[in-house]
Amino acid sequence: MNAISILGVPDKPQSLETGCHLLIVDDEARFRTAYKTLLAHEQRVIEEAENGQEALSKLKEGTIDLVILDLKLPDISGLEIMEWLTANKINTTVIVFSADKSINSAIHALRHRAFEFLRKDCDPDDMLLAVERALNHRQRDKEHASISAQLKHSERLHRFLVEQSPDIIFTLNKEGFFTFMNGRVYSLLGYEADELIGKHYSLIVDPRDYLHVQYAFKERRVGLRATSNKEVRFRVNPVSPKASSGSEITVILSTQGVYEAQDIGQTGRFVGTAGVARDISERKRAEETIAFQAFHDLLTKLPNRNLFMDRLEMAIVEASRRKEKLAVMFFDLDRFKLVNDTYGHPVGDQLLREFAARVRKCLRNGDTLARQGGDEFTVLLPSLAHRDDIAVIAEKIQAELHKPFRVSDTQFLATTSIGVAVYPDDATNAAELIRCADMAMYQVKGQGKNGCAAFLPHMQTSYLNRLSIENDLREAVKQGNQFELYFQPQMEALTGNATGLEVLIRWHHPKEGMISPDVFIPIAEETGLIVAISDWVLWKACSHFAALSALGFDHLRLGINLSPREFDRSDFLERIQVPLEEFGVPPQFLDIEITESLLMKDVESIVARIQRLRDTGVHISIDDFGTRYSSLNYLRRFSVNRIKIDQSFVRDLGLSQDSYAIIQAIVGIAQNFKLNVIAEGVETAQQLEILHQLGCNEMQGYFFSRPLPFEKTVEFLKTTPQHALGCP
Ligand SMILES: Nc1nc2c(ncn2[C@@H]2O[C@@H]3COP(=O)(O)O[C@H]4[C@@H](O)[C@H](n5cnc6c(=O)[nH]c(N)nc65)O[C@@H]4COP(=O)(O)O[C@H]3[C@H]2O)c(=O)[nH]1
Repeated sequence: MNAISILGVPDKPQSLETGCHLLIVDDEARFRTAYKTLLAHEQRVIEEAENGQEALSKLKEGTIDLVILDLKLPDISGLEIMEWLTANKINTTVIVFSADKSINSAIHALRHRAFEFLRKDCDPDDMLLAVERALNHRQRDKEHASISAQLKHSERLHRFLVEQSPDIIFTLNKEGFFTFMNGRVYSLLGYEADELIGKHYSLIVDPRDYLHVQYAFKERRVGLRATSNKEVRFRVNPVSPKASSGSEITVILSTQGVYEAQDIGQTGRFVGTAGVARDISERKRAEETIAFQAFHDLLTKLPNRNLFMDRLEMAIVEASRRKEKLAVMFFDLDRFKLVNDTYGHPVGDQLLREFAARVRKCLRNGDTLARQGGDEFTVLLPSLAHRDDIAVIAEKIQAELHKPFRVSDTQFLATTSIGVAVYPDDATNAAELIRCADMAMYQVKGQGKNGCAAFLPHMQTSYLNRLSIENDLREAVKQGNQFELYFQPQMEALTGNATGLEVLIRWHHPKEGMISPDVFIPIAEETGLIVAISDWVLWKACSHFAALSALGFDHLRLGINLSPREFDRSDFLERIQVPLEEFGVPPQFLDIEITESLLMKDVESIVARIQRLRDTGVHISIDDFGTRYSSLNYLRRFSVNRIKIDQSFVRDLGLSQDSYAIIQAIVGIAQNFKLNVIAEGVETAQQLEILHQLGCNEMQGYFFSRPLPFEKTVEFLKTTPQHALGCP
């Protein structure tokens, strides 16, 4: 055989030829013609060149697939042409045919990357076969190059997709060490991808899930049986900034085995595991919140009504089995609505949170504290040795609440009304038990709040009454004739003269008789009926003032209670001024009594409204002074005229040193701020005496007179020395 094959391809190659461009380079025309004829084929274009220069100019175009090149040319040698092709990166296959028979020239040609070397006197079939091999080889090369390009493109695409993926994508070797990790791992776990290569997967798996997921990370199965959608917690790199937003993420993990590529139909050697982990932390948190929300109160994080009910039902079953007692306590924060209305909901919310935390502190682990809604809480004491234990717990809670709460730089003294019901004494099912505790709690509220009461059967009736009061109050406001004003004289202790009258509303309920304002005013405030009631009080009081003036009592101030809610109304000033003008009441004879809580609100609009009210000449007193708040800053901010010492301090005078000291301090504050001071709830001569000694001369209380209806008030006034002496 004369042909020397470089690739050792079979002698008789199968033709893959599609449209080829050939060039025959020889200085002898007879050879060119002979080979052109020999190689002629419908798929081929065959050109000729008789010297090196002509050949180069044709090759320059880069369209020649195969050149049949004589080494010996008149101008430049065939070897130089091959060097030129290499230098110019022209991809043309060269078959050298030469008259030189030496092995050296063949070696030279092959070193210059000739595809084959043929002698000029070779068998024409050898030439045919060599050309066919060269063209086939070239065709395969082209296909290979195209496949390589496609592979490169596809790899680039996959790399892009893997890097851009929102999921962590990784591969592990069969020992469980990372061999690949995409860049997403940085934003999710705070590790650089390279940092993890060569590390064991356990580095990123939360130890709590380690046993649970080790099969997934050594997964050998592929296809449908492989691990999919397994929920796993991954650990965040503890030293990365990412760790500040959480120490773990939850992912859904899918893995499958990776095997060495083998012929189709055969499985190769297991080389490791590939996996995808999708971050579902956000979804998980949302799910947990929804699940938590169903059974907890989001503000205090305490169990809610549903969970409490569930636990109570279980506790009842358990108590009945063991023949034990259990207790339910129902809590309501006294005057909480006032805090919300006065300071706004964020402060109210914070107070509820702190209240819940304090009560929780007083309970044992097995007890359940739940929020029923608003300012209502319940406690389940699941196993009760003695009924007396409840009182101990209630006292502990109340003692804890005695310490002031500090919310947004404001101190609050919170008191609570507690009702208690015991299984099986008061009720045998959960709903009934809660209702009994609720009724007992209302009983405490009705009796002046801040206390604890155990359920008693008669409470059933008063509870039902309370519910109907709201409806009856609406009716009373509509009709207007069930209310009456009473007046309690305010006296100058030294002279016994009346200086003013506190106006106190009474409600004559058609069936229940007289209902105390302590009972219906809070309901009126809750329902908004207070606005209509206050209007009625203002008009009626002004008309009584006119009547009193006509009788010669034209020097008496009228003290009127206004609920804090009314200060929020935009027509607040007109509502006060109109009745004053209508009945010719000089504004300085109207004394609006407001609670400290309103002044503490310190909202610009309230400040402005109170100031405008003062500008009209109306007087302002602070009612129940000293009972709730310790800050006195507001006294500087508001130009009030008087402070009223709360009756709780007066009541304790002579009994407690504390009250004495408090009243002494209040009188001192009043003098400091140049304010008038009046003590309410004076019932005894001893109290009068001490108050007098402390520098408080204006007083009000049963010692002088109870609140009286209008006619009786006139009679009383007529007995005062001032009037008796004939000086109104
Ligand atoms: N134990 C004792 N009590 C005394 C003595 N002197 C007076 N009191 C009572 O103490 C309460 C004083 O009124 P308050 O602190 O403003 O407390 C008032 C006030 O906050 C509210 N209120 C009464 N009338 C109105 C009104 O027209 N509008 C508003 N918004 N609230 C009113 O209802 C509360 C209760 O009013 P009342 O039942 O009339 O109760 C009155 C009065 O009867 C005493 O020496 N000893």
